[in-house]
Amino acid sequence: MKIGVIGGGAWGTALAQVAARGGEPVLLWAREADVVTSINTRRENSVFLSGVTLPDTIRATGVLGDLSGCDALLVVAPAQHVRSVLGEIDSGATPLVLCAKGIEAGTQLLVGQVAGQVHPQAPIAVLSGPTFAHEVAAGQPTAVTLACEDDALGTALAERLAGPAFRTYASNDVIGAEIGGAVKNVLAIACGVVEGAGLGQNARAALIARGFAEMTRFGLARGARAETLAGLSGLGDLVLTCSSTSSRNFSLGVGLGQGRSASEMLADRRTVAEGAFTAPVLCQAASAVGVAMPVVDAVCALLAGADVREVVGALLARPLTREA
Ligand SMILES: NC(=O)C1=CN([C@@H]2O[C@H](COP(=O)(O)OP(=O)(O)OC[C@H]3O[C@@H](n4cnc5c(N)ncnc54)[C@H](OP(=O)(O)O)[C@@H]3O)[C@@H](O)[C@H]2O)C=CC1
Ligand SMILES: O=C(CO)COP(=O)(O)O
Repeated sequence: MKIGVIGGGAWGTALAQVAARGGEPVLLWAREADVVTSINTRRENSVFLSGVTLPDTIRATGVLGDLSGCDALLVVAPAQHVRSVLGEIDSGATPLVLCAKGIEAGTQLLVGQVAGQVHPQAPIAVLSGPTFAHEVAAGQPTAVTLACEDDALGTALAERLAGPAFRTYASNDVIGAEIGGAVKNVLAIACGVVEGAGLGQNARAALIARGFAEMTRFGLARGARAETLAGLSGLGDLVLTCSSTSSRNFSLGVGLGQGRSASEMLADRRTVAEGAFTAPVLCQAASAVGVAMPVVDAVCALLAGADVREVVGALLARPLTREA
């Protein structure tokens, strides 16, 4: 199975390396010429994953049409760009494996649903889980959910991508696998705020637990299965991203907690902090299905410039309720 990768960021590059481990050729599309040149001439993505030597079997291209001979495409462009990038490729019925984590602004669709709209004939799969790109690239043990409604295709993809240190667990809950990854990015911002504002480890643990309750309520309302949300792509990724400054979302939250503005921090970055884009659309999507997500609402307020102490005070002052 020849794998193509759409997206030359840290995760697209690390996944290309995963797919190339058995010695098979992998073609990676990157939007920017400096990424293509860096991979093809220096065997390194010095822009987004510096210090990792890539095998000769990975070739980069700036032409999306070059991916048309691939048997499956890993879609690793940031969530808000998935529609436009997929709209430029004529991949017919080639399976699409969505690896971005987010909800599209405007439509409130998960990226797998966006891909299904753009390429209705393509089988859709989702790869998600606790996966910092630099650890995967270093060959450190990692486990992911590979979800696909077609069990045979899901198993084939899971087997194709699995490696000695990259364990894939098959599932057919595509929506559940996507919701965990999208929601945890927003909750990681909240945990970063706790760190940046020095609010303590009790508060962070409480946010992880209450955030997971929000993820579960929202996920169930959107058709996810509870066991998927409690698995690698949900709780697993929530715990990872809420506890490490390696997370771009967590570090954005740290800055917010220290009183910096979101727009100032996002303007300084070439890398993506998906939670900043998912948060406002998640607030709307939650309200559309009648689900309360107070932690997510608080993150939206903070991203819009609200004062940290006031937002935390308001969260704590809500009427006492039963734990559910
Ligand atoms: N990094 C990680 O550890 C993980 C990331 N993910 C997810 O993978 C997705 C990609 O993240 P990641 O690889 O880290 O990204 P990076 O932050 O490393 O890089 C940014 C990426 O965004 C691309 N990009 C920026 N603007 C556009 C645009 N207008 N159209 C298309 N592409 C654009 C860049 O393309 P170009 O190369 O051309 O500059 C580059 O590939 C995100 O949804 C993220 O949540 C999931 C798991 C782990
Ligand atoms: O999704 C990730 C780990 O699973 C990466 O998290 P960040 O995007 O917050 O760095």
